[in-house]
Formats: sequence, structure tokens, C-alpha cells
Amino acid sequence: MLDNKKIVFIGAGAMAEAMISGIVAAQTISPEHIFVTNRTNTSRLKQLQDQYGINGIPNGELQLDQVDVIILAMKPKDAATSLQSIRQIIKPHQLILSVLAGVTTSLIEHLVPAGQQVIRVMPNTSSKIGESATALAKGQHTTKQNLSWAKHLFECIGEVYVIREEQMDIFTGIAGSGPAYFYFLIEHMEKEAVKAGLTKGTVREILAQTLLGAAKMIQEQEESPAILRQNITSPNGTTAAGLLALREYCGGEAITQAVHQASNRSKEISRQLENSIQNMNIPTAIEI
Ligand SMILES: NC(=O)C1=CN([C@@H]2O[C@H](COP(=O)(O)OP(=O)(O)OC[C@H]3O[C@@H](n4cnc5c(N)ncnc54)[C@H](OP(=O)(O)O)[C@@H]3O)[C@@H](O)[C@H]2O)C=CC1
Ligand SMILES: O=C(O)[C@@H]1CCC=N1
Repeated sequence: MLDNKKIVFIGAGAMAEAMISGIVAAQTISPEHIFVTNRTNTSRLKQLQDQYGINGIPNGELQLDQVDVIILAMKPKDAATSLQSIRQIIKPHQLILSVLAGVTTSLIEHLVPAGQQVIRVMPNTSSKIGESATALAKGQHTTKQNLSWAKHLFECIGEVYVIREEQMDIFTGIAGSGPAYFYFLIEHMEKEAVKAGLTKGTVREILAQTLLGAAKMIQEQEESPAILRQNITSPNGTTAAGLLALREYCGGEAITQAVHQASNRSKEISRQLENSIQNMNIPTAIEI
């Protein structure tokens, strides 16, 4: 157990559920110590409470002073409003973890009481089955002890990488969004295989095993991805034909652009949030 700390998820969407599911399955925090709230959707809170044995608490009934760790899991556009509604009651000892794509620790530090400890986190939805690749970047006030605690928390939903804040955008581009690119690839491969007569269920199994095998090769073999690819490619064989089509249709460039654009969008989200905060005239941490 992680020191019996109590945690609350503010936001009860897909990402909060993926993390809750992984944390509960890993049994590192007892479900009674996990709270979740959202803006208005109380039936969603009941569903999470029934499914995972945690506490689904409507926004107005949440006693924030009961918890040690606040996990921000709303959309970035809702962050300012949400933080504005709780910042007067945040206690100095409470650790704030944010999974909001693109939102910097300095921006969050600006919206909460001065000196508050903030850690930016980028998990992915494979948290649900304990297989996330999660990055952590500490804010300016985060202690080593709290960074280590957060690392332990996220290790129960996969592998954790402590990186610098400025590396978060590219990490988001490859790992936060990354699963979606692989699903997109699978969707296209599945469509073609079904068209050729295999059943959808069998194709799903075949493609999952193919992806899993390739992932394990990357993990366990020393060769670079380029060499692993060349090992499959017989001269004038089937793979050579497939790869030629990928090149002809600019598959490599499409992937490069996907990562680049996702990473750029992460940077842009912070800029947009900064602008909207200026327009909302929210007083800064210094003025609280
Ligand atoms: N999905 C993913 O793969 C990943 C997502 N993230 C990040 O996770 C965050 C959540 O994403 P996701 O779960 O997909 O989003 P969802 O849209 O599924 O969920 C958003 C949740 O936030 C709640 N919410 C909105 N405003 C408030 C508020 N003021 N107070 C309390 N709760 C509020 C919503 O409540 P209600 O329904 O009642 O409006 C809803 O439960 C995003 O910031 C995203 O960048 C990070 C990594 C991966
Ligand atoms: O699409 C998004 O913005 C979030 C962040 C990473 C994955 N999903």
C-alpha cells in the first residue's frame, strides 16, 4: 500500500477510468481510499463506484480536505474553471498530479496556491490493463519524496519514465497518443483481412498476436527496428511488396507527421489555456 494516502480524481472520463481500473487491480491503494468526481454526470460516478468499489462523489459533496493527492483528469479546456472552484480550499500538503495533455506545471502552479507541489503526468489508456507507458515531470516545488511516491503509484499501471517538462510534448506525441496510431493501423489491416474472407474475431486475435510479438521483439532483441524489419523482408518477397506500397503512399511521412502534429498540438494547448486564463481575469497564485 502506498502509505495509505487518499486520492481523488477530478474528472471521471476514459483516462480516469483507465487509471482507476489499473490501480484497483494492482491493489496498491485500497478502493475506499480512492474518490472520483466530475462536473455533472452522476450516473457515471455510480457506474465507476459499482464497478471498482471506489467512492463516486458528486462535485458539490466532495470533501477535498479528506484527500492527500488530487489528480486532475478533466479536459485541458476545463482546467481553469475546475481549479478556480477548488483553489481556495486546497491545503499546502496536498500533492497535485495532472494528466492534462499540453498543460505545463508552471501553468497549474499559477492557478493554485503559491508553493503547491505539482507533477505533470502523461499516461495512456493501456493503464487499464497495467501496461501504460507513463511519463512524470516534476514542478518547481515537488519534493523527491513526492516524486518517488507518484512514480510508485504509476508503476502499478505500467512502466514509468521520469523526464524533463520540455520533453513532455514529444512524449505525448509518441506514447500518450501512440496507442491510437497502432489502433488505426489495426483498423486498416482488419478491414482488408475481413474483405479477403477471414472472420473479424479471428483477425482481431491474429493482429493482436502479431503486434504483441513485434512489441516483444523490440523489447527483448538487441537489433534496431530497421534491422528487425529487414530480417522479415525477403528480396522480391511479400514484405518487400508491402513496404514498397507503404513508401509509395508516403506511410513513413504520414507517421512522422502524426507524431509531429500531436506534439505541436500539446504545445498549442498550453498557449490556448494561457490565453483563456488571461481573458477570464483569474487572479494568480501570488494574489491568493
Ligand atoms: N484519453 C487518453 O488517452 C488520455 C487523456 N489524457 C488527458 O486526460 C484528460 C481527460 O481525458 P478523457 O478522460 O479522455 O476525457 P473525458 O472527456 O472522457 O472526461 C472528462 C471528465 O472531466 C469532467 N469534468 C469536466 N469539467 C469538470 C469540472 N469543472 N470539475 C470536475 N470534473 C470536470 C467531465 O465530467 P462531466 O462528464 O460530468 O462533464 C468528465 O468526467 C485530458 O486532459 C487528456 O488530455 C492524458 C493521457 C491519455
Ligand atoms: O488526445 C488527447 O489530447 C489525449 C492526450 C493523449 C491522448 N489523448
